[in-house]
Amino acid sequence: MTSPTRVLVLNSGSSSVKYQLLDMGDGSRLAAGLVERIGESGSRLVHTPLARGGERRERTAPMADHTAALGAVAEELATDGLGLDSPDLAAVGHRVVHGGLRFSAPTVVTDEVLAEVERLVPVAPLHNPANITGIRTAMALRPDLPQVAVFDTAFHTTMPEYAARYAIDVETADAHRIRRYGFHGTSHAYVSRETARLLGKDPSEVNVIVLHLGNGASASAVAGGRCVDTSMGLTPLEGLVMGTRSGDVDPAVTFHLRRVAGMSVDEIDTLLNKKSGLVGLCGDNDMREIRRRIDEGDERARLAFDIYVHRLKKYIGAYCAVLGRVDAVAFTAGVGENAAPVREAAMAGLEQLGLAVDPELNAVRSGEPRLISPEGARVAVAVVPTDEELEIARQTYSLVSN
Ligand SMILES: Nc1ncnc2c1ncn2[C@@H]1O[C@H](COP(=O)(O)OP(=O)(O)O)[C@@H](O)[C@H]1O
Ligand SMILES: CC(=O)OP(=O)(O)O
Ligand SMILES: [Mg+2]
Repeated sequence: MTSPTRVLVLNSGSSSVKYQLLDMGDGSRLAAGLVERIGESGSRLVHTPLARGGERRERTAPMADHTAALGAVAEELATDGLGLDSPDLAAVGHRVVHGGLRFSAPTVVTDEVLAEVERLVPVAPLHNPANITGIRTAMALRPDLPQVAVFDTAFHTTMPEYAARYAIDVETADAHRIRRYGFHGTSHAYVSRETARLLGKDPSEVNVIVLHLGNGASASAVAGGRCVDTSMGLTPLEGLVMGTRSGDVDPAVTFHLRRVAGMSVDEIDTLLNKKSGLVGLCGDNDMREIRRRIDEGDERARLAFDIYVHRLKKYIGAYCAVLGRVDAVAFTAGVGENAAPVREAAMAGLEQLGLAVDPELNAVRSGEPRLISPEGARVAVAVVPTDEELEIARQTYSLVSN
């Protein structure tokens, strides 16, 4: 009998689940889908069977939690004869956002691993609980199958101590494991490698700044394939301006909100994580909507955009300094891949750093990795679509097939 080669990947977010079924034997994608607005009114599942040219299917039944959503995903897969009971499945790969210091590589989930992921819930409250539900649901359906955790933090464990430590009292920091962990690592790893490939180079030869701009957003400095700095910290709140998160603020803002504005710690947490960023600045977190409003002359949308881009520029400048020599800047994720005006504005005025975009190349819409810098530019500027699911499947399969 040949060994099973299929991997189901679950990428559970705070209110969504993205999933893909891949065959690592022949590299084919058999199914892909997304459940959105879990726990809100109007939950929606979109399922696309890719193997036999099947039709895209949609469900709009309410899904109260991740358990309900994953049940619906399992049903859709079963409808195509691709259910979790299939003997062709080699493993389920799970995105786990926070792995703390302990996990620097993909790991087969045991009770003990789950307990550690659970312990880290306070530092990834929007993400780790959803990841745990995904793992438990898949385990209940297929207790015999390896469940593999692929951690967002893993790629960043190579950061030097001087980039990972906050300048706070060492004993206090160590007692509470307070340090910069970084997130979106699976994407930063994949995109930095794909960028090297686009340049026709080995990852060990190039220094890349990766800008992962999705709903959550982070930047990283990758030197010769290793992460040397990243913008997220103890939690995914630090760094860039995001859809609903503030990114960097003076920590004293929180004391002020507590002491002077009389807010509770939970209220401040919600404010900074869910009511800030683009949504807090202008009421919208979708870059498409913000661009539409700007085109209509909306001043609040314009200011939100300018704040977003200003922060992005500061990190680009900082990582040019951190890396010394930069070979490429790569834009990725929903905003990075699709929003040409963000790319243009982020690169504007950075000619001294060797950075520029060619307006015609920047306007091209494509799902392929591509250069957008002018011909002969000193630094390549690229759009490199991320594929966290493929990267999770690769890491999962390489662990269980060895
Ligand atoms: N065509 C587009 N133009 C501009 N922005 C877009 C476009 N498509 C998606 N986006 C942005 O991408 C975001 C989602 O990015 P994504 O990487 O899917 O995020 P996440 O994985 O965090 O849910 C949306 O909120 C929106 O701001
Ligand atoms: C870690 C993180 O911010 O993830 P996401 O962008 O999926 O919210
Ligand atoms: Mg994402």
